[in-house]
Amino acid sequence: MENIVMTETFPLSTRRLNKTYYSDSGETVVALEEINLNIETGEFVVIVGPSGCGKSTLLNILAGLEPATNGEVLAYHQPITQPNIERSMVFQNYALFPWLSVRGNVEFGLERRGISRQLRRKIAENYLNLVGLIDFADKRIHELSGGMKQRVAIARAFAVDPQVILMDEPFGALDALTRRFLQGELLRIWRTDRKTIVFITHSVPEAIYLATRIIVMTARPGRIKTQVIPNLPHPRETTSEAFRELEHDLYLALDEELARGFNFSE
Ligand SMILES: Nc1ncnc2c1ncn2[C@@H]1O[C@H](COP(=O)(O)OP(=O)(O)OP(=O)(O)O)[C@@H](O)[C@H]1O
Repeated sequence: MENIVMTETFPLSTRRLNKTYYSDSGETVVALEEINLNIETGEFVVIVGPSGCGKSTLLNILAGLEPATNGEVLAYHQPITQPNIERSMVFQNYALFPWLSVRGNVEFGLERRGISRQLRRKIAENYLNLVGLIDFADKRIHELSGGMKQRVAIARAFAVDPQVILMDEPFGALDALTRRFLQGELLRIWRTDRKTIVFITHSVPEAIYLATRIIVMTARPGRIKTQVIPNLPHPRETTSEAFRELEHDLYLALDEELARGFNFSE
């Protein structure tokens, strides 16, 4: 009888990923070192780490927006060499198309997928409903608040039905109330669609509130310091003892890295 070897396929994985920047002035910045990651389908992975530790660099490499210096970066075993519609990005500054309506923004990627006009409209309306913006479908982007713009960006990212959604501090520019509201919205949509999400934040409570796995990075050069799987059911009660304990542990880990980052004698 033949031996059947099952190899797991991950929507995203990296092997010994390193990234070094060489500036024009001859300075070398090692941004990422030995990043080994396997991200499974349906995970909500949140990355936290000190400023400048390489979080955005890692996300950009996973998106195919910039190359790794060494190592492998794979999507379902295939090397990631350029951006792909299967990996939607959501940025802090929304990055919407100002010349298109709200609906036009959400439909944009669907057109690239070759979906008919009628179906595009239906899909866009479904996601605009999900983010509570159906009544704003024909508005222009400049007519929206920051929170509404980010809801359009979320609808646009989910609507194309990508394999993965990469989010770089998507709620970083929003006020605390809007941020809290959108965290809940995002969780609700993620639970419905079960997309694989990789999400960067500076906020420890946000990480605990959202993640199925939290990756803590070291100060530069960014390595994976530790990974935590919050054993708390959604929706997470931010005032619960378990939440507070995890928050405390994560702050300790991050404080250690902040102190290391500021120790220039190292
Ligand atoms: N294009 C570039 N050229 C040279 N150095 C760069 C470039 N992009 C990033 N870096 C450096 O690489 C390191 C990692 O940057 P990155 O933006 O990925 O960090 P980050 O963790 O996302 O930071 P923050 O939390 O402050 O947004 C930083 O030291 C940064 O200065």
